Amino acid sequence: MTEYETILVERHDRTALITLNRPKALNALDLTVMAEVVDAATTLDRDPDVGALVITGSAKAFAAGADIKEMRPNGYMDVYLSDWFSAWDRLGDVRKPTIAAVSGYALGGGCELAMMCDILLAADTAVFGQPEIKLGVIPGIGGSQRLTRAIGKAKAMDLCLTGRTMDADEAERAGLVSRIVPAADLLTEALSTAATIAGMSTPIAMMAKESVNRAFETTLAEGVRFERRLFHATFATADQKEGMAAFTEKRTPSFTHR
Ligand SMILES: CC(C)=CC(=O)SCCNC(=O)CCNC(=O)[C@H](O)C(C)(C)COP(=O)(O)OP(=O)(O)OC[C@H]1O[C@@H](n2cnc3c(N)ncnc32)[C@H](O)[C@@H]1OP(=O)(O)O
Repeated sequence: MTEYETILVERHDRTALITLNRPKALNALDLTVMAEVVDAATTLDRDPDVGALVITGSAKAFAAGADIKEMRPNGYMDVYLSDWFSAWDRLGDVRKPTIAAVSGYALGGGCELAMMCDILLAADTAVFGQPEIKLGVIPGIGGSQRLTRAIGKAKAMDLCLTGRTMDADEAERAGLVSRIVPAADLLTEALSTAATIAGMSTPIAMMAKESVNRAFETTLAEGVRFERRLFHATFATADQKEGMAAFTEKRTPSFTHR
């Protein structure tokens, strides 16, 4: 795997861990971090030996946002012509399941990065927010869209317009967070969740992810039809044969990811 400057990448059994590693800047997401996270995630996504990815930060900060000092000198033409932040969209194209393990600050782009993942595990120390308005800008990595879909207009407006933060409990009650765990257990829990998912059939997990995500893009009738077609497609896989045979024979399935 490539050596990176601002992230660490570790392989575990059928899972991979990407750790943001700019501790002095509280993992502020500059253009290098963006390029490296996207490169690592897309490379791991193509790797047949990886079934799930975890993205994490430090105990103090998952990420304190996009890098304000890097953004500051830019003018409209700079950000428009370079389509600033658009590279993050490639993370949304990752087809394998992704887990954000969030401890400490997940603000602005940090919250947006966590929301781009499929499962969001929060330490009890996690703090979420979209404080861009305090800097005279608005979210730019999908925050106003994903936050609103996750927690609804009332709370999303509150967070985006006041810039206030919410703690892990509020985020879980609002539906942003899949689960809260004690900070000391966060990584173990995230890796164990990734291992559980990676132990399933990877193509079937990819189909489940694609089907859930379709709910955000289409009508209920179209979404149900899409799900039904993918469900039919699962019967073309070796893993459907194995999964149902294993249940009938009262044994653990041994998936081949085909
Ligand atoms: C514009 C779009 C689309 C997206 C964005 O994400 S904008 C950024 C949104 N995030 C924020 O506004 C949060 C900014 N950070 C803070 O408010 C604070 O750092 C804190 C509340 C998260 C933590 O405060 P604390 O006092 O514990 O730590 P600091 O001394 O403030 O920070 C340590 C160190 O990190 C640098 N830092 C923190 N956040 C960023 C950032 N987003 N961009 C660049 N640098 C950041 C901070 O400047 C300091 O470094 P120096 O001591 O070298 O100044």
